[in-house]
Amino acid sequence: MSWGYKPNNGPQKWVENFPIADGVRQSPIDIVPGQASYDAGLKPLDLKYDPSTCLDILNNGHSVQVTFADDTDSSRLTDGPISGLYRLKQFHFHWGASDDKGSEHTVAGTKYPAELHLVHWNTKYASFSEAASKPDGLAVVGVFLKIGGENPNLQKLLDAFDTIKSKGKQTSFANFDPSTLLPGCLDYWTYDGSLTTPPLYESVTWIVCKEPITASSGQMAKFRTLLFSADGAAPDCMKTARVKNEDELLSKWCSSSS
Ligand SMILES: Cc1cc(C)[n+](CCc2c[nH]cn2)c(C)c1
Ligand SMILES: [Zn+2]
Repeated sequence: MSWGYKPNNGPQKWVENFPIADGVRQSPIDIVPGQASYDAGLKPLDLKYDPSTCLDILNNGHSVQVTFADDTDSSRLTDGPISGLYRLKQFHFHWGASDDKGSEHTVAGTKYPAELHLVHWNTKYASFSEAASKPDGLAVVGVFLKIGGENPNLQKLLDAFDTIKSKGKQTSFANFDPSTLLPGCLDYWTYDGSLTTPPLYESVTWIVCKEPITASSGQMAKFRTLLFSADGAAPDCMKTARVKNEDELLSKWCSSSS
């Protein structure tokens, strides 16, 4: 049984195969703005993306992911809290079964309907896979999605979903500029954390934008047409929202058994 988001293979169970789940810098976290300290040494983010590095869009069974050519420095992140240059490898999303939840990080307990992750790797290492397990290996820019007006840039992605509905499907996806998914203001919170899915490596400098971007409720519904399951298997609607603690689980149990 591989990891997933159900009671029998979800976040509460990952520690059985990935003991780092009980590690010292595990993500996601609840970001409490009032408790965040201001660091005058931090620089503004410098993100430069080249749409010609965009390769394809994939349903990997856990999320929808857009992958980039990372053999040159043309799509990269510098400055912000990091030193050196990190290349964009992929971006993907996390979302929930309804508009009231879905983000991985929360802000003073507030859940957003979805969260975009732009995954970059440190070019001091030879490749993404080598960097992925190093303490300074990855820098992930997180952007919250909130319900609002239709997002025309997001729509370009959603229009490709019908061809990658089930697990393992991928299709070419060219000339997409990820900077069109960034908020106007790039103020951010930052902390040292981890991948939020197995293998849960403690290798991520998290950079979470304070300003969300918008998606309409209909656009969020489109994410939920994606399937965890492969072609031919019983359709299993993809929702990657986490039930992060026992009492949430308990409340789910109580409500379903009342
Ligand atoms: C080697 C590796 C494996 C995985 C599932 N991921 C994605 C994990 C993830 C998704 N969102 C936050 N972390 C990364 C970035 C690297
Ligand atoms: Zn992610």
